[in-house]
Amino acid sequence: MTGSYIPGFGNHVATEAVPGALPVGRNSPQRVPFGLYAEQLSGSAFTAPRAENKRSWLYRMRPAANHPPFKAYTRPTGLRHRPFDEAPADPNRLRWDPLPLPTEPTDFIDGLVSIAGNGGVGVHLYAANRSMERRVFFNADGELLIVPEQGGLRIATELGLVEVEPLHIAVIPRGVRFRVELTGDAARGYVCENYGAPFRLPDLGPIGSNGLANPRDFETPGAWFEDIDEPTELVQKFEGALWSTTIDHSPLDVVAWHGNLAPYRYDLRRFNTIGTVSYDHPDPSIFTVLTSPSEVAGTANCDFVIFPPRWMVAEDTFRPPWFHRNVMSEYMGLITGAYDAKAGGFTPGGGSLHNRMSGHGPDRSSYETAIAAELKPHKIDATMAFMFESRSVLRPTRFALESPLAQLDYDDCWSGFTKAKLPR
Ligand SMILES: O=C(O)Cc1cc(O)ccc1O
Ligand SMILES: [Fe+2]
Repeated sequence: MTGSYIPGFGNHVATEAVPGALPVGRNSPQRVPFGLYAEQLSGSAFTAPRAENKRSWLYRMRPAANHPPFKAYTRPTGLRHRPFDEAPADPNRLRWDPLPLPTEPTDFIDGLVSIAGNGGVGVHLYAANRSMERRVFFNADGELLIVPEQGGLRIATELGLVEVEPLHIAVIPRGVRFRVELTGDAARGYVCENYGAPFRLPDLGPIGSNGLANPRDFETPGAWFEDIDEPTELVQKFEGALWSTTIDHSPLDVVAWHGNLAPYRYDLRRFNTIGTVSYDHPDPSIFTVLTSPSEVAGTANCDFVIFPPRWMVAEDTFRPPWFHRNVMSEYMGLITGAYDAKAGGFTPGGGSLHNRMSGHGPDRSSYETAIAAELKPHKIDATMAFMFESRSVLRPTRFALESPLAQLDYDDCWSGFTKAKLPR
């Protein structure tokens, strides 16, 4: 079965999978239609300002409260949690090869491994070759931004079906229960776990009222449910640890809901990419899809930024990303194609980390190609890189530092530059 979707970002929606299931005119009537149970899911404090307030009312076949105690999850996990202090914060530029696909049966939960993080975000990878079977997950610690790189996912959530392929993203709010099914043999990708303010669209300033990721292109699922009376494992991530319990039914039994707290998906190919039509290369903030603001204006807990196909037309300009050092810390991944600052070594499924104030930019061969290029209009095509950019240092996990995926020779890509020659 495929899902139905409601267009628009962050809207208040009302949706029912069975006609008449959604109470009319009140949230909590004395008796809910069909004997459903009303439950409020709060994603913000009750008293958060209206513009920040997020909650949905769910009408379900059994209360979510109906479960035995959670016990510590016994399978090994590669997931780590803030403050990500198992290894020293590393000031080095780091880069990794893609995670290999698993050879043992591995689902989305067991296929997660953490790369880096700070107090505001966790950066994880997943590689799976199985759908989650008779188990459902939720994350009490943060919102999940899922960036598939390989393989489609059918994410069955309490609020509806979210289907994504590479070049889509999915966002699952904190606490929402979901099961990740693979639509092919294997799936791999990236996850940004956001402990901070929920992702929202960035302000557009002088760009005006249209552009970048347009609100209408975000899609929220319509109500969908399953009526399955079979034992189902419910796994949660809570303050960094996984916990598990078993209930006698599928918790994906929400028949109707209304509100503005819901998962959503977005096709990155819909991004309205804006860049220079004269000279110089704008700051990459021009490519921001979603932002999780901090309490400091313009200084994000996390920006999700993409580098989509685009025309390069700048005159008398070094067109690839320039050399720079940044107070913000940058984790980059590649969904498809090649990245214009890195001719080699950065492959789809791989990643790089350029932490606070570390010098980085084009590798030597990309630099030399760019200064020699004839500056005619050029289309950067068939590519999609992305960045999770955070105001706090992203501390690599021990796995990130010690895994054979780490490219120990990464610094070499910036060696051997010819020294500038000053006039005598
Ligand atoms: O490659 C990077 O590091 C990301 C990046 C891209 C860009 O176009 C300008 C600056 C920047 O940090
Ligand atoms: Fe950068």
